[in-house]
Amino acid sequence: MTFTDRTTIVSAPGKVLLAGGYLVLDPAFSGLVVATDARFYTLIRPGHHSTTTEPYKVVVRSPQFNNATWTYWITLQGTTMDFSPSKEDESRNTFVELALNYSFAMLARLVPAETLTKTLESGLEIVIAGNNDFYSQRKELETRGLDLNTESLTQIPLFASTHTTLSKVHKTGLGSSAALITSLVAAIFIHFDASKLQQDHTTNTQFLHNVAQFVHCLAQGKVGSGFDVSSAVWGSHTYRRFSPEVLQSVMHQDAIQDIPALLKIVTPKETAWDNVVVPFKLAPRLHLMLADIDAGSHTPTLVSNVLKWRKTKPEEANGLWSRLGGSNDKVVELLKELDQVAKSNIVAYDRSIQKASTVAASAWTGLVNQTITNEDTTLELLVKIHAEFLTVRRYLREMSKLSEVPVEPEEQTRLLDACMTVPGVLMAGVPGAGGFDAIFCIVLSDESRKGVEGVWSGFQEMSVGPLLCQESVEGGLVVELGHGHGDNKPLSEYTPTVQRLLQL
Ligand SMILES: Nc1ncnc2c1ncn2[C@@H]1O[C@H](COP(=O)(O)OP(=O)(O)OP(=O)(O)O)[C@@H](O)[C@H]1O
Ligand SMILES: C[C@@](O)(CCOP(=O)(O)O)CC(=O)O
Repeated sequence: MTFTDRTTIVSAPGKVLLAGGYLVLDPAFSGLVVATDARFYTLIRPGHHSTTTEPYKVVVRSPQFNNATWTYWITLQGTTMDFSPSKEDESRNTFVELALNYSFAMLARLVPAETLTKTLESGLEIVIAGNNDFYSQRKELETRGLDLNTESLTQIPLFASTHTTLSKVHKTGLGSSAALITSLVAAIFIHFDASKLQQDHTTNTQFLHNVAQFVHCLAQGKVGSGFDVSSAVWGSHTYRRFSPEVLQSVMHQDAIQDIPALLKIVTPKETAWDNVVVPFKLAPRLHLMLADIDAGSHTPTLVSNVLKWRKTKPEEANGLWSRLGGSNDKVVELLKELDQVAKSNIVAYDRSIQKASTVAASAWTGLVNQTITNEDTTLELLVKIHAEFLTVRRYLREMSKLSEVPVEPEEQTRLLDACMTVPGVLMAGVPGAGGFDAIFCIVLSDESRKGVEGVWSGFQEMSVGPLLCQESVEGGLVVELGHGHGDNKPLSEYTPTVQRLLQL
């Protein structure tokens, strides 16, 4: 057996909700979610358990958290499966536990018993690791005596220790739990050859999405909008949520008692899910930058307060919802138009982007007027996108004021405005639920990127921690290893990330 025989590695991206926070909870509105090239990885391989008799041992490890380990025991009983966490574990991991329990219970109904026993016979080892960007690296930088900047971050090795526990870690808002659950569920189904049981590729992917969405909702104890799991599966897109009623009947711990009923709900040809996913791609030369602010807001509190206000002042809120929804849609439409313009004449497009990247967005109108023919579509679109996104921000500040919830707090406004003075910054905003958690910028050149980094490192009011990731090029779920994906190659032929994962 070679090093990679019977090893599966699946990854799923992190996310940034650029537009549509709060609104996306309502199926009448949609949100723009961009997947990041920071990814979460699940590796599954045979364990070292010598006994081939039941119960089978499944060990899950998280090397970034002092090698936190959770052990589970599995016994097969016909089409059912008994699953129990080890009593000796210091702590439980609800997200991981629910993903395993439900995935294995479904597998017991979906795949032949021989496949299950053969795959489980020496137990399983599961390794979970997220790109460094998912967790604040402040402690690691401090340990190395490095300043908080991009240059220092590039010196940290892959999957660095967080120097803390899962319950205390400072997360950066990229959606670690959604990317984790999605990669874990998909890796299990792929490892047991059960990821192709639906009619075709599209329904297989929708099935994995439905299972991940269910597990994530159950672990979070509520049915959220689900855009994070959706982008972990499909990458960047405009997202319209599924009706929460689809999952209502299984949102309790007893759902494990009736797996056939659950399978009916997650199987696309039995239950029609009404989520709408329209793929999205940033136009060429537009790049996403992210920073985590070390002042953290508690997202569930922000959400519950905004929704409380919407309930008490429906007229006020609904008016704002439709104006903001309209503006969000307009931003998406204009960004798509820009991508089309790039496709139709990339040379002219590149020239205009180059021009725009040397001045601040507020001066772009002047550039349009200077063009000889007055018909530079790229510049005109940049001007419109910039203006429309400022409108989005104005509505978010109106929401903050009316609901008394700091969606775009004044400190963030000052930081975003400072970013917007840098030449070649198309937009700067608070992602998702907003608050003090994070900011994003869309920039047109490396020079603009450096300018923004300068603003961040010099900002005195708050500690702004740059992330290294940008928009994803790979999209959603990726099978990095396993089932015909380059098995048996020498270790040196794998990507550095896969090599590192195999050694964790
Ligand atoms: N590396 C990991 N190993 C094991 N479990 C993890 C890991 N990272 C995250 N988790 C699981 O995800 C949970 C965190 O989920 P939670 O919903 O609180 O965060 P989140 O909203 O996804 O955070 P963020 O968007 O900031 O990344 C942890 O309690 C743990 O169960
Ligand atoms: C406020 C909300 O719309 C977005 C929250 O996004 P984030 O976790 O802040 O990226 C909630 C949701 O969509 O589930």
